[in-house]
Amino acid sequence: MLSSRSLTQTLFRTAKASSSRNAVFPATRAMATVVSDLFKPTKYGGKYTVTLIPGDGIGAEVTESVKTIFKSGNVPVEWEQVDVTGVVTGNSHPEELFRESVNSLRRNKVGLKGILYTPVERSGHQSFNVALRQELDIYASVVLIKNMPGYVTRHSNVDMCIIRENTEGEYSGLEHQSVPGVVESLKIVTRMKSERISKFAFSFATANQRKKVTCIHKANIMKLADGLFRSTFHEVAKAYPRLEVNDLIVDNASMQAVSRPQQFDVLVMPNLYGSILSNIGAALVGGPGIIPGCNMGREYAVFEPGCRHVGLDIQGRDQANPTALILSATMMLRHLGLDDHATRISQAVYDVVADGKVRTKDMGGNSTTHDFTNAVLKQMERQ
Ligand SMILES: NC(=O)C1=CN([C@@H]2O[C@H](COP(=O)(O)OP(=O)(O)OC[C@H]3O[C@@H](n4cnc5c(N)ncnc54)[C@H](O)[C@@H]3O)[C@@H](O)[C@H]2O)C=CC1
Ligand SMILES: O=C(O)CCC(=O)C(=O)O
Repeated sequence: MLSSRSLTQTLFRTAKASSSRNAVFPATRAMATVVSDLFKPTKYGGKYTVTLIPGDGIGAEVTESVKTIFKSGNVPVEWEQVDVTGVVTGNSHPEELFRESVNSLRRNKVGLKGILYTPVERSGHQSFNVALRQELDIYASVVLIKNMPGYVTRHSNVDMCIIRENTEGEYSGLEHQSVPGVVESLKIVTRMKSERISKFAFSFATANQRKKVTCIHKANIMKLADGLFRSTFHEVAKAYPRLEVNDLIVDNASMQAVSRPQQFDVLVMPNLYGSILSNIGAALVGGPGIIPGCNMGREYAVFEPGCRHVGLDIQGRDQANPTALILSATMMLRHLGLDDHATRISQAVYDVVADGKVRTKDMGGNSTTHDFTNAVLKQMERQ
């Protein structure tokens, strides 16, 4: 099960420990069930207030699924919903709602998010997804790639965790046209951010009893940028002698991922490689509809589907697979210390998938988003 090994309640402590200089995470598994001092989510009247950003495309439908499940399971979470969108029409001013969503997250410290559309054609339109991660410095993206019991795909025994630097690299957004026909696009790699994401990966591996951490890079070509990422990784690795360590060039890693994914455990990498390998990983175990993820920083945590797909093509058709968002939401519950609720919901999702009678189109079935949600609710009642 996704929840059995990579427990997200350890993630915050990992983020905190990894950020502080010289922090070495304890060798034993750390089970911080409730986050501590610096990171206090708001709890009023016994409920947590969580910022909810449904996002574009299939966001509204999969969010409705999570809301229904939480309500029926009496989960003590109050949503503060902000309908920010990246779809710009006429005179709309999406920046105002974007600011509202950032302010809400600053207040509540925890969020659940769908994906915001970023038009490829519109120049000057900043990605709200990226801006949010940069503004809140939620620097570590964690994506869990694991087979779901009972759902047979090309590969079995896949269990890897992709840890991706979320705030710099190829996503710096620094591009300009020097002269017509010549564009420079800057990839930023800093020692500080390479060090903290490496520490996060090692801390995460230690806390979750993983065995190996692999650094993914392209240091044969980007000798300075990826060279710095790679050498910093190996420097940090010295503090974790119990873990096996190696590094791989991203092209080779992509090939290895599709031919022999079982060799991977925890992988750490710059931003763009993380996006590509998360998508490859998703395809290995069942697609973007089932992969959960989160973005962690020292102060904030935002949970969102690991592959970050908008799904505009199936918007409004009741076709989307809500599993990725539901499982991201259960990661959030663990982060809040609500483990019983998390286990009840995630177990119901696994049971429905394993049973195989109710599956959405992406998983080879013809059930709707509503059918799947109802099946999860029924399964929760049976437990
Ligand atoms: N286009 C955009 O605005 C954004 C793109 N991205 C990045 O670009 C990559 C590609 O994005 P797009 O081309 O927009 O992909 P997309 O949103 O078109 O998704 C690709 C395919 O997967 C299907 N799919 C995704 N989630 C699903 C679900 N839950 N249930 C059933 N089917 C599902 C979609 O219907 C679509 O056919 C993403 O992996 C992401 O990393 C990230 C954020 C925004
Ligand atoms: O296109 C975007 O808005 C952001 C892209 C993103 O989140 C990703 O590629 O992982």
